[in-house]
Amino acid sequence: MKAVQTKELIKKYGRRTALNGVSFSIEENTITGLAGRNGAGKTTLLKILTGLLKESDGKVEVYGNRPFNNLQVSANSIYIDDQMNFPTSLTLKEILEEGRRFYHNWDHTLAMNLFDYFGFHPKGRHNELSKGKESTFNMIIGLASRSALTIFDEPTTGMDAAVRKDFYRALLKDYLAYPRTILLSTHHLEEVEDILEDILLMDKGNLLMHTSMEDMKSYAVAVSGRKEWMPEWMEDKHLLYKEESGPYEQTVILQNNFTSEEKEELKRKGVQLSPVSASDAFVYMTGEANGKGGVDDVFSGRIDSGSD
Ligand SMILES: Nc1ncnc2c1ncn2[C@@H]1O[C@H](COP(=O)(O)OP(=O)(O)OP(=O)(O)O)[C@@H](O)[C@H]1O
Repeated sequence: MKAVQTKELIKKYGRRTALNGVSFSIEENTITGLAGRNGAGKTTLLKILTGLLKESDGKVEVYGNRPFNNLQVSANSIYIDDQMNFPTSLTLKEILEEGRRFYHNWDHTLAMNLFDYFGFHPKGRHNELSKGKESTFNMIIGLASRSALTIFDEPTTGMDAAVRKDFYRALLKDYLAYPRTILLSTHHLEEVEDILEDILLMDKGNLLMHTSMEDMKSYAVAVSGRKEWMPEWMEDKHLLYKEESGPYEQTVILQNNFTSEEKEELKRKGVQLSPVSASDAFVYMTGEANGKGGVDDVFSGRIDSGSD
């Protein structure tokens, strides 16, 4: 069964288009990452899926229901981000008690064990937690709720490296023991690539790619060598990024769809092919779309600031 299905999904904020006709579907009981640069539309998409925002146009369904204002969807989904607010009158322990009352799959033993492990004080208050501790507490709610659709929007904001590692490990362990549909947005693909099954890549309101993490890991290849060694047919390959390293040498990042004959020819000519990690491929894929080079351009005066 499809847990999530969207077709030509559009969201506009006034005249600004945040989602520009996004279509995809997610199978039930999978763990999917959502990556994209700042402003790509990730939060907008995730909030629409949990019914917190209303779509402007197109179709969106969560377990066959339109999420907006839908009690069925809100009872079976949870959205965790770093803006969560809880009544200041409640202690942390009382907030977890409330979670137990609201979420029908809630695992209170898991919640309390994680609460103790991460060293929370039962009488602590949410508004008094540090940024990283707040994210850790929110993550406990997200895991313990065991919601059929569990959404984490940049869940590790402020967490230190050790806590992030613990979180991903806890997420994977609990997901394997209690499969559910998990969507996780992140800017740190390198940290989560080993726990994700699939990945959605967004750029400027568009879905660039929806693929398995395995395919993403081999999606791109770096081709380096002297310019005159590069065969003409390489111009027909999908270029993701190009870097001149001096007057004679260059490295190009291309989509990795070379035939074995093509690879042989490159090897014969002395051209080097090297793997590109999933997170680097993502940076290359979304970087060029800016129409600018890297930040180096700022320092070499190549970006026109518009202020003469
Ligand atoms: N409430 C709002 N009113 C107007 N524009 C908004 C609003 N929320 C988001 N936007 C715009 O919609 C676009 C997508 O924003 P969104 O927050 O969904 O991106 P994001 O991928 O989650 O970004 P980030 O990684 O920075 O959190 C951006 O251009 C943003 O400025």
